[in-house]
Amino acid sequence: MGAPLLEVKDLKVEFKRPGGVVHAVNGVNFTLEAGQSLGIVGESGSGKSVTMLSLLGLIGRTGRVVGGSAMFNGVDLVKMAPRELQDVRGRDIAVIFQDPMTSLNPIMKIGAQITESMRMRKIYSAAEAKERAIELLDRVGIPQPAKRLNDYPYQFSGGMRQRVMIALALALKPKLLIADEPTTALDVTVQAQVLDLLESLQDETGMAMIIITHDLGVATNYCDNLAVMYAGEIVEMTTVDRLVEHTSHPYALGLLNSTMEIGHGKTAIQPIPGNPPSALKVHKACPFAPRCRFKSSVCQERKPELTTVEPNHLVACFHADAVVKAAQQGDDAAAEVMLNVAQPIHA
Ligand SMILES: Nc1ncnc2c1ncn2[C@@H]1O[C@H](COP(=O)(O)OP(=O)(O)OP(=O)(O)O)[C@@H](O)[C@H]1O
Repeated sequence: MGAPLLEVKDLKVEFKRPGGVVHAVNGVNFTLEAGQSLGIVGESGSGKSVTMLSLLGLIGRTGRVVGGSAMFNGVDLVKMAPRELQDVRGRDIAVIFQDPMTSLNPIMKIGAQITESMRMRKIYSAAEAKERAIELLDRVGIPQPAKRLNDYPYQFSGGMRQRVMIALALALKPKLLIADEPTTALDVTVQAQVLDLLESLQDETGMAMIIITHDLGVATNYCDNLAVMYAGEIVEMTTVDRLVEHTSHPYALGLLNSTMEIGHGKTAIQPIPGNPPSALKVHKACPFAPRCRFKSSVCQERKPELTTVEPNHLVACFHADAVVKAAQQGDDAAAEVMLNVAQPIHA
C-alpha cells in the first residue's frame, strides 16, 4: 500500500496569551487514507479544531505549531510557506465551518463566489466555470440553480447556505474535505439532510473527509474511523464498530455512555463527572485521571502513550483491558471490576 493521504505525527500547537501559554494540541498522531472518513470527537476545548486548522495555517497570529509534521500528498503542510499553503487550501484541501458566513462573502453573489476560485486558477473559462457552478448548486440540492447564482448569501436559509458552502468547497474537486461542526447550527432534520449529502458526495468523488464534531452520534453514523480527543491529545482511535464494541479508554466510554442511542448501558444518559483540565497546564500524568473511575496510582505518576492494542486500534490508557471488560459487562459491573484492578491513590 502507498503512503497515506495525510499522516500527522507528534503535532503540537500553542497559543501565547497574556496569562501564559495555551497548550492546545499536545502531540497528535493519526493517518488518513484516500477516500476514508475520520471523525474527531471530544468535549469543547479538547483541541479538535485547532488540530485541523493548524494544518491549514488558520490559527492566527498568536498560534504556533511548535512541533511535529503533517505529510499531505508528499509535502509537509507544517513547513509550507503561507502562500503555498493557501494554494493547497481550496484546491486539494477544502474546509467547511459551522457558520457558513465565515466562508461566504455577504456582499458577493454566490455565483461569483463559486466561480472565483475556478477562474483564479485558470482551470475553467468563464463560461465553463458558470456551467460548473450551476452543476454544483444543483448537486447540493439548491432548486433553480441557474437563477440562484445571482442571489446573495442572506437570501438563503441556514440549511441552504450550508449547501452553498459545500458547493463552494467542492468547486476544485478537493482530495480532502474538513468539516468543522458542519451541522451544529442547524435543526435536526436539516442536519441529517446535510450529512447525508456530504456522505453521498464523498462516495461520488472519492475524496477523504474529516468531520470534527462533539456529537458522537454524528461521528458514528457518518465516519469509518474515530479519533477521540481529550486535553489536546488523541486518547483512542479505531474503526467506529471497534470503538463501540471494544471501548478501551475511560473517556471514550464516558462519551459513549453519555450518548443515549449508542451508549453501552443503552438505558439512560450518564454524564461524565468533572471538567476538562486547563489548557494552560502541561501534563506529566494522565490528564483524564482526576475524572476517571478506573484510575490507579500509576495514572497520577506517568502519562500513558498512545499504543497499538490491535491492528488499527490505538489507546492511551494503563487500564485499557479493564475498561473493555467493564464496558462489555455493562456499567453496573464496572465498579466491581475496578475494585480488582485499581491500586489505592496516594493524593
Ligand atoms: N485563538 C486562540 N487563542 C488562544 N487559545 C485558543 C485559540 N483558539 C483555541 N484556543 C484554545 O485551544 C484549545 C483547543 O481549542 P479548540 O477550538 O481546538 O477545541 P475544540 O475541541 O475544537 O472545541 P470546540 O468544540 O468548542 O470548538 C482550547 O483551550 C481553546 O481555548
